[in-house]
Amino acid sequence: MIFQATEVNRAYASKLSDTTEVFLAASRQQLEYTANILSDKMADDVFLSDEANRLKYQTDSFNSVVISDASGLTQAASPETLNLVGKQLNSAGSLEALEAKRALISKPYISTIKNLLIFISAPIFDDQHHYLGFLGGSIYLRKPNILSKILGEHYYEDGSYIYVIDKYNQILYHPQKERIGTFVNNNDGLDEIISKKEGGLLLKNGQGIEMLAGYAIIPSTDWIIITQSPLESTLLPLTGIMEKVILRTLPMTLAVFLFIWLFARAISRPLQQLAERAKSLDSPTVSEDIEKINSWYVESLSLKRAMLSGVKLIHNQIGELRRDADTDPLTGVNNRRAFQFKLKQLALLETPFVILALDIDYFKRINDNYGHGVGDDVLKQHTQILNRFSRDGDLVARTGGEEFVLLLKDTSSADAFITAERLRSAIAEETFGIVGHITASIGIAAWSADSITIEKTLSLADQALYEAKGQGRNRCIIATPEMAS
Ligand SMILES: Nc1nc2c(ncn2[C@@H]2O[C@H](COP(=O)(O)OP(=O)(O)OP(=O)(O)O)[C@@H](O)[C@H]2O)c(=O)[nH]1
Repeated sequence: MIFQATEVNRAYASKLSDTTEVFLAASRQQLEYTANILSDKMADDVFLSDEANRLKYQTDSFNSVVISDASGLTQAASPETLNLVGKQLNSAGSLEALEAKRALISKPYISTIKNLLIFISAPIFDDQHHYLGFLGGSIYLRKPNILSKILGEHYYEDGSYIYVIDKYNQILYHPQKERIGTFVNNNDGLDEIISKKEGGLLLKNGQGIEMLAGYAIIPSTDWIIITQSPLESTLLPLTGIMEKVILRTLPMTLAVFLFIWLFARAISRPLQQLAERAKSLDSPTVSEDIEKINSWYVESLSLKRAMLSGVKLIHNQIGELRRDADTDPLTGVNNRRAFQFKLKQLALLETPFVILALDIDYFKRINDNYGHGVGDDVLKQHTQILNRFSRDGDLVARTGGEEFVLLLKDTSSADAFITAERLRSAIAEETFGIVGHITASIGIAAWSADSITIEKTLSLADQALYEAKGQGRNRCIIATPEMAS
């Protein structure tokens, strides 16, 4: 738009320059033609007066016309109201014409009768080329004149205007009449305008308003015609266009944003849910929770699958670690840790139980006599017997080297004693390879919610076992209250 407006102004300035040039050329021709006619009529006052009037009124080119003799004495003038006939002309234009004796267009100057004008003149010569005087037409710059007719009848509503300066920056035409005759200053584009013959540019005028200016020189006078329009008014339609564009595209823009937002949410949703689940990978339900997530696009599906297999791996490893942590590696039964955990569980549930604390008699001798490997085999075989005596809910544990525990749930001390005796007999009857027969001693202690603490029960079972050892081994002893003390 800026380029276009500047270009329009340039083309318009160029057109006006051509028009003004044509006018000036026509005016000069008119004057020169009449000056020729006057060469043998300088003594005919009536003829001179008629010619002055004809020039003044026939074409409207000049505000006034004068005919002077070679000494500067006015021979005829139009309009006659000027009262110049017979008077000596001493204005700048007249003196210049008298001195130059050739066709001239003067600089603007203030005339004898206080008009700011330019003076266009043609010399009058006789047949022998003797200088007889001049014929001149004035254009009153501050009054309605031919220039204002050519340049002035244009639109100014949007702040656009045209002005004309001469090569000395003096204003010859301006829509504000008071500025005619003054000099242009504070105009940052003027240097460029003066240095080129035609063009367009963005400049700040004297009031600091940004203007898009086009300019063109009038070759015969070096006057410059400048047409300019405010940048703001040029861009005003753009604001309207932008508003329309924004208003028209707003619903679409909003719809697009809404779609992007919903789409982004739909994309991020499964990722967020997966991230949330990743925080609780140890949860027993994590696999089912991950399965439920709607991974609707391929990348999130891959992520979901990767997480599921990761969770499976972790859970398997956790299970294995748990089993390892709770199991005695030699015999495969529970270790002391698992045994104690079971005790706590039963206590929490207030489930009564009986502990059979069992210790193989003289086990050291087996190791000593047959070696450690045989001792291990005995331990394993012995464990199998214990397992046979363990019902659902009961627990077999290896609590030390050759020490074991059989925990009997919901059992009375009497029943537990019977079981212990049968167990002891089973061990005694079993043949343990090259070792042959072995025996074991068993201490028995019962726990119920309303009785002693678990620690005390364990201690009593140990006491009873100690007692069984003390009484000669290969026997079962039920703990008595006295043992507690
Ligand atoms: N082979 C084998 N021996 C073990 C293991 N753990 C402990 N022992 C042995 O078991 C023996 C236990 O000996 P003691 O505590 O003196 O008991 P004991 O010889 O059975 O005598 P009493 O219990 O008094 O009848 C020690 O020699 C330990 O080295 C094991 O895992 N394998």
